[in-house]
Amino acid sequence: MSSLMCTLRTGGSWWCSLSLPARLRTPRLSRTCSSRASSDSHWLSAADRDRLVMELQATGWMQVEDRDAICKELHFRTFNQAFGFMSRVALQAEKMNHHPEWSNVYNKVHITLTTHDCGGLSKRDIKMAKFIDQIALPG
Ligand SMILES: C[C@H](O)[C@H](O)[C@H]1CNC2=NC(N)=NC(=O)C2=N1
Repeated sequence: MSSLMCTLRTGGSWWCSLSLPARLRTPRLSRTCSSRASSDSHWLSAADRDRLVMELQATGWMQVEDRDAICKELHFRTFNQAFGFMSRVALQAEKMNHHPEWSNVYNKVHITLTTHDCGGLSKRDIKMAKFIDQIALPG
């Protein structure tokens, strides 16, 4: 959410600052991708990003405030089920060379996805989110 803050400075002049959501603050074209693990093929256009994130929001993913990232909390019946899920995601992360930021408390797993080399969401995050939904959602 953007917010405008103004302060009256000595001498009677106003100083205003506008804070924008992270994804608007880093114009896509100005972002640099390190050559290590990200190539242009992983880039998402703004339109594709918004469409794909909206689709993922339907299965419980949320946009992280102040970061170009998505997150989700998953609940399992037992710790063993949660840990087994994490093991499968870990193998997929190694296979994709794309790793989640995550934490586990008993039967709950909180996951955040973003592409560190690009400083924001890429196709890899979408692919990983869909994999996570595929193995975590019932049916
Ligand atoms: C050197 C290694 O290939 C890179 O650091 C990979 C590893 N896993 C990664 N995971 C995520 N989420 N973002 C990255 O940019 C990333 N880069």
